[in-house]
Amino acid sequence: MATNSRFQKLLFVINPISGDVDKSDLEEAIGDYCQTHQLKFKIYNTTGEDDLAKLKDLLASYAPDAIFAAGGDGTVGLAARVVKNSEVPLGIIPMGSGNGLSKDLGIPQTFAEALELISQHTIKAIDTLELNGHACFHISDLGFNALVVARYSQSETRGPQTYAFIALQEYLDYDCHEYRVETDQETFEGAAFMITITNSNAFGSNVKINPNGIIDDGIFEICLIESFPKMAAFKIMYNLYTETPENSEFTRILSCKQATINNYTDTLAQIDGEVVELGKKIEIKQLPKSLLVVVPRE
Ligand SMILES: Nc1ncnc2c1ncn2[C@@H]1O[C@H](COP(=O)(O)OP(=O)(O)OP(=O)(O)O)[C@@H](O)[C@H]1O
Repeated sequence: MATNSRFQKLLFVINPISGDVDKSDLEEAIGDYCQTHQLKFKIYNTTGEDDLAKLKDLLASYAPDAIFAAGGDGTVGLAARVVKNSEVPLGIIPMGSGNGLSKDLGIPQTFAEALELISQHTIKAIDTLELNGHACFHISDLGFNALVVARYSQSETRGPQTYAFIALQEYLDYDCHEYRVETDQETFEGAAFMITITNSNAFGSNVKINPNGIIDDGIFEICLIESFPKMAAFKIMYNLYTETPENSEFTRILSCKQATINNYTDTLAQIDGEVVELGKKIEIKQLPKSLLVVVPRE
C-alpha cells in the first residue's frame, strides 16, 4: 500500500557527527527550504545520550506530520524507533558513511534531492524486525561483520577505508562460530562465517547480501555464509557484489516469517550498525508493515 500526503509540520533529527559529513550549512538549508514551502519545523540535534526518550516526548508534544532523520543508519534507526507503529512517516536525508536503508528504499543520496522528497513523495509501509526485542530496520548480523562493526565503533577514525582496514586485520585470523538456525521452514546447524538477518537487500557498502529480499512482503531472510576455505573469499565477494550469492556453495538464504538462532560460542551482534550483546538464544520476530517511510514516487 502506498499513499501520498502533504506535510505541514516537520521534525528534523540531525546527528552532528555521523559519517564525518560537514553539516554546518544543514540547519540553514532546511530553514530555507521550509520557508520557501511554508512549512513549520523543529530541529533536534542528537547528543548520543537519551535521544530516544527526548524524541518520543517531542513527537507527543510537537506532533509533526513526519520526522526526517539526517544521519547514518544509527540515526535512522533512532528516528524509526520513535515513529514505529504510529501514523507518522519517517523520511531520510542520507548523511552517514553507509546509508544502507536509504539506498534500499531508493532515496536520493544527495542532500538537495533527498530534501525535495518533503514535497514530492509516496508513503510506503514496510516490515521491520525484532531480535530479542531490539528493533531492526535494515540489517543485523552475527559473526564476522558484527566483530568488525564492534571494532569500527571503537576506532578513532571513521569511513570506508577504516572499515576495510579493520575487516582485513580481523579476517586473517578469524575463526567461525557454531550456530543452530531454526525457521518456520527449515533448520541449519553448523559453523558460519557470518549470519545476516534482513528484510532488505544490500549493506551500505552496496554488497547485495539478499538480492531478492522485498521489504514489505511479510517475509524476511537469514543469509548464511558458511565456513569456507580462505581461498574462496574472493569468489564469495565476487558473487555478493554481482548479486549472485546463490552461485556460491558457501552461501545460503533461508526465507521465513519467524526464526530462532542458537548462538553457541559468540554473543556479539550488530543491529543497523550498533553493537549489541544478544545472548545465546535469539528470537527473531517480524512486524509486518510497522513503519511508514517517505520514498520517491515511482
Ligand atoms: N552529538 C553526538 N556526539 C557523539 N555521538 C553521537 C552524537 N549524536 C549521536 N551520536 C552517536 O552516533 C551514532 C549513530 O551514528 P550513525 O549511524 O547515524 O552515523 P554513522 O555511523 O556515521 O553512519 P552509518 O551508520 O551510515 O555508517 C550512535 O551511536 C549515537 O550514539
